[in-house]
Amino acid sequence: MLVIGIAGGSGSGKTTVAHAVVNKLGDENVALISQDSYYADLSHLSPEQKQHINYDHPDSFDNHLLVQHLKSLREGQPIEVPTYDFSTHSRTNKTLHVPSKPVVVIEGILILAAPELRNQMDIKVFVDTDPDVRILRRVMRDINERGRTLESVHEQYLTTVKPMHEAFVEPSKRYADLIIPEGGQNEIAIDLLTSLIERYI
Ligand SMILES: Nc1ncnc2c1ncn2[C@@H]1O[C@H](COP(=O)(O)OP(=O)(O)O)[C@@H](O)[C@H]1O
Ligand SMILES: Nc1ccn([C@@H]2O[C@H](COP(=O)(O)O)[C@@H](O)[C@H]2O)c(=O)n1
Repeated sequence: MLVIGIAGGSGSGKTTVAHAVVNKLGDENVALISQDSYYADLSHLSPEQKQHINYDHPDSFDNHLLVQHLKSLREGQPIEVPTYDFSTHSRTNKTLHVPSKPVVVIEGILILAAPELRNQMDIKVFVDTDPDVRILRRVMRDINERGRTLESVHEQYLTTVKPMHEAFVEPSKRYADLIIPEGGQNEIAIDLLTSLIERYI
């Protein structure tokens, strides 16, 4: 099994690149896992408390479960991926059944910041997009898809997203084998990445 990690700041285009890879290689060959699905379960907290959590710190994720899941996939076992609801900041009671496939793509803001995850990866990618473009995309997406207000996106960006990006996400770029500028529209980089993966499958 080949494991590809796709990291990058929020709104950089990681998910778009990951979907482009799956589309080119076929979903019979590639399992796609988002680190967002492994946000720690905070159902014991009140809605008010959940709004003020730092979701951009490495400790916000249950990486232990993600590593266990990668090991299961490597052994040919299917996994049950948690599903996460951004509008309530909670895990739902549903899971997604993911069978083992020849290639696994994991995408997430902090997957290269965690050594236990990096050690599982064969190819490490960082999607590098300017902060102004990322925040504009995030504003649109968080309001349209994640149940947020402009004020909440503004406050969260300045209090946690930006400082954590600078402290943890950006420095993790040094671990990347491949840096993709501008993400999802970079056809040449996506073709190069898929050709590289095809050599292994
Ligand atoms: N190259 C692009 N041009 C315009 N919009 C884009 C581009 N890449 C991604 N987007 C949009 O920006 C938002 C964030 O992209 P996404 O791939 O989900 O980023 P990430 O997973 O890094 O947060 C989405 O709404 C997506 O449709
Ligand atoms: N309850 C939550 C959990 C996470 N976030 C934000 O999601 C961002 C990561 O997702 P991307 O798809 O943008 O990579 C991260 O920056 C968290 O701030 C949230 O807002 N609420």
